[in-house]
Amino acid sequence: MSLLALDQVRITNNADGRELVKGVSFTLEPGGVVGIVGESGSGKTLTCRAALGILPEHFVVSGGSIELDGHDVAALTPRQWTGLRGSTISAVFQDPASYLNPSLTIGSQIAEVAKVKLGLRRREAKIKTLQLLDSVRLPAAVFDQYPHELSGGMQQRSLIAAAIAAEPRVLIADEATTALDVTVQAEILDLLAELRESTGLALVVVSHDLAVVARLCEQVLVMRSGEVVEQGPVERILYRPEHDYTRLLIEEHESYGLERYLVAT
Ligand SMILES: Nc1ncnc2c1ncn2[C@@H]1O[C@H](COP(=O)(O)OP(=O)(O)OP(=O)(O)O)[C@@H](O)[C@H]1O
Repeated sequence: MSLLALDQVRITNNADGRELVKGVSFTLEPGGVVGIVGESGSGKTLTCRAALGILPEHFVVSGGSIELDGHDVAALTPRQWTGLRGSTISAVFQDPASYLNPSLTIGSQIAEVAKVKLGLRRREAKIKTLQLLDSVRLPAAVFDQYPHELSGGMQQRSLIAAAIAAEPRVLIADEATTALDVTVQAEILDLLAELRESTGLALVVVSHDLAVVARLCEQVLVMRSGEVVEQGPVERILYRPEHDYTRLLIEEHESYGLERYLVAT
């Protein structure tokens, strides 16, 4: 059984009747990585939000099905969703600063997730948080620091620590490295790859940047205007693209060389 399975998912904005996602399918196994690439507005984020049960108001899954760890998500009550979110599926997004509370220390924000989701007491939650900081390669001193004292890359590492605090099996990284400079971007992508290897975490990596997706993913979906124009193993998509739009995405990177796509092996 797949951890996450989307089958012909369609998403409609009921406020105006527009269908914005028109049939997305993929499956994710434990430790697997699926990438979704495409231009702004192509439906990548809505697809992820549907899998997280957090579609914006008026938006509905109007076709197909989503199964999360064996549950048909359409049948979940809000209470069941709350139970699964964080502990089965979790996410990190672009612009880490906006997800951190500026008036609370990093440690207390991560520890709060451990307390609420794992039912840990204060002392246990602190120990767990220090372990999490270590696993995202942040020094223990970050525990007592405030968000504004950290760089963008460190803020994103803190959010990854919070996102994995309740030991989810799937992590969605939606443009999680977009706001960061290229070196830090690569460090965060390597961190996600490490977490995947050490914990079996499955990843959905969303980016408008094919290089980001290619660095981590085995399977790639190329989306345009709500449709999947091409889907397959990353090497096939990179070296033998079948769709003109995919070729265009690849050409955008030509000046950097194709090797930028692939992790140094
Ligand atoms: N809250 C919302 N209200 C109205 N329209 C929305 C909302 N969220 C998304 N949309 C529309 O849905 C379509 C798909 O958006 P989505 O955010 O999924 O695209 P995306 O591929 O993730 O793009 P980006 O990279 O810019 O986030 C777009 O046309 C967008 O305008």
